[in-house]
Amino acid sequence: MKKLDRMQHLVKQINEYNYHYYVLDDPLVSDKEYDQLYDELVRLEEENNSILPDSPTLRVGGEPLKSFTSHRHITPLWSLDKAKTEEELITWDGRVKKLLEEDVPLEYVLEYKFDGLTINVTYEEGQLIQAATRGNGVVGESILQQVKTIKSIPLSIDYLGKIEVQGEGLMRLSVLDKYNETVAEPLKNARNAAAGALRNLNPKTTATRKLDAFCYNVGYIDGLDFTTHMEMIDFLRENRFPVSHYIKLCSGMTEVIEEIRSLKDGIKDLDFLTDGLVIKVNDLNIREKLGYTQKFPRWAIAFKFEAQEVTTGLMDVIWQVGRTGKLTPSAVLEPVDIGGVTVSRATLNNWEDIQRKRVKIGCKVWLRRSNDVIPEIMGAIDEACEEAQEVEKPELCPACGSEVIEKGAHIFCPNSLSCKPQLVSAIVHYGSRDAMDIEGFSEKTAGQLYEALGIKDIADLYDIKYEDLISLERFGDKKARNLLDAIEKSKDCRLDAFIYALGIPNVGRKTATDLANYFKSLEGIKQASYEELVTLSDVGGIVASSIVDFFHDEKILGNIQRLLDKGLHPQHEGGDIAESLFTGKTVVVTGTLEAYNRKEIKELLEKLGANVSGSVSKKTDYLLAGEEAGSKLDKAKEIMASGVETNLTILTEEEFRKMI
Ligand SMILES: NC(=O)c1ccc[n+]([C@@H]2O[C@H](COP(=O)([O-])OP(=O)(O)OC[C@H]3O[C@@H](n4cnc5c(N)ncnc54)[C@H](O)[C@@H]3O)[C@@H](O)[C@H]2O)c1
Ligand SMILES: [Zn+2]
Repeated sequence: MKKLDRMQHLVKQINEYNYHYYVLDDPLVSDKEYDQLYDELVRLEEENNSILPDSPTLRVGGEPLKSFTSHRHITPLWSLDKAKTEEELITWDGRVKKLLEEDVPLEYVLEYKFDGLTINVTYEEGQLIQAATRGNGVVGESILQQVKTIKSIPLSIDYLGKIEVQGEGLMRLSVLDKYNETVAEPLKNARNAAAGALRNLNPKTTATRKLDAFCYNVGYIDGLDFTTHMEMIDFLRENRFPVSHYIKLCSGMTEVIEEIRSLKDGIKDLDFLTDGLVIKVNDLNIREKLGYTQKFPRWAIAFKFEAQEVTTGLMDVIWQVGRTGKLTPSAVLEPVDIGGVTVSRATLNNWEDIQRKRVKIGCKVWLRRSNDVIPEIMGAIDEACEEAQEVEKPELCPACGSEVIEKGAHIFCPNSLSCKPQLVSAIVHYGSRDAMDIEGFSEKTAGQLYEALGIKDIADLYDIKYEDLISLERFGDKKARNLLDAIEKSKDCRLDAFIYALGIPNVGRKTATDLANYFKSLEGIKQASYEELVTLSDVGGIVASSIVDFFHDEKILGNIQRLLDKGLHPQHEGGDIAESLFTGKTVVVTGTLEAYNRKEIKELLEKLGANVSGSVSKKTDYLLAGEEAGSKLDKAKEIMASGVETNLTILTEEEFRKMI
């Protein structure tokens, strides 16, 4: 009886979640939490050998909204069975073979499982005449005008017979980020952003979301028979449907599993949301033999990856002071597992961000982890929450107690003279590798110098004596001498490194180099006018203003003068960088080149204005591959085949020489 109670409870709860997810496009829980409850229900139904009549396990999706015209699909649309482990896949493969009464390896295709909204598009005589949501699988909502805003969906095709094609409408993550930067209320997740846009009664609203789509199935076709899935995909390509670059044909489950292993890491670099992969039997005759359950095809299964999006409780918000005095809010979270990592901190960009996302202490928030950056809070869950406590806007600096000031969306501590975290991070930045490269300059050491030696200003570094250092904890003779040597050595520095080391707001390493190359002397940069600065290719208005303001601050000018008086001698290193095809590009070199050794090619590329990097990613522009190129070349090919947005191009040495 207890089990039945639990089943009833789960059915009610999951149906409620389904309503919020499928009908309102505004889920109350993350997929991870949802899946846990759903799996529990499936287990109880199996154990009890009974299914309640309104169980969500009997149904595909949600009921269509009455406000849309309905569309009856020519052939029904389905949900997908799912596996989370390799063992579950092997069991599934066994089940399929058993059903077929055959024990030969089956051919499977592997595709991404796009996480957006299913769309079903109908063409007749080559024209797009209908588009619908999946709805309950049999009847969906007609969203033709909305789908027409998706530029990648063809309005007409070459094939003239009646045809229904299924795909997923989605919002690219880069598009979502850009969209969220500008709107009053940011969207919490790309899946619901796409679903909400497509099921919006006003197609103009849909258009603002700049959706995209991937098609993966022909549900119905008049006058043509495909024998395999791959053939069907080729047909979709020929008719210019948007099809993912990535699709892999595997022979047998062992190969599928190997492929899954090799894909796992790359999936979070994709520019669209995926919640796993879909594995499908390639042979369409075999599919027919296998058929369907109430809810899904027996010939396909989704392999779900660990969620990159979860919900968790926000316990507190603390404010941290950075080098420029900016106060950044950091969220203290109830520890939660996300993509295999336990997370207890996340960024909230600034005060305005907290307001826009409407997060409150004591309530639940959506958390997303993309790439390997610190997880970001996407928004609050729209659910009444009793312990809700507004995040308070700081009035005093949490580090030094000064009254804070507001500049735009940000809050600053103006006490740049004695606010410890500001000074410590300024010193750490000054000594960092890309700046003055003073070895042995950790945050801890900088803190020690501040606390024990009263170093309040970068110029004070050059007054440190051996006796001072040796008296500090963890400082022996060698460490003290090394640090002093490194400080002394830094007096003879490159102009670009020095400019970067000064920590001008909004001036990163690249801009510092551009400034040094253009003005060639510290004096030149100091005198630069706004008008002249904005003529530099990567310098916009904000950066130019930051530079001008910085060099008009009396206190800063005084500090720079003090540094020069201590014997600092920033020099521009001759050799103008030529404008070339490689200027500003990120280049990776691999394998053996005929005409250059490693050092020579690096120098040449830098002279051509390239940033030379050691590892290949989607951000790489060129991979220069010599003889016997190994894993980096493989990685590059993988990235190019994966469908991520990238400019990556592979060059042979000969091609490279032609380009320079
Ligand atoms: N958070 C919530 O409250 C909540 C509520 C309901 C459902 N969900 C999530 O949705 C899942 C079940 O939803 P479902 O039945 O809509 O979808 P599903 O996970 O069963 O997958 C079926 C869908 O996958 C899509 N798909 C993407 N790429 C595909 C490809 N290459 N080939 C075939 N299909 C592809 C299709 O649109 C298809 O309709 C749950 O496991 C859960 O994670 C969450
Ligand atoms: Zn302060």
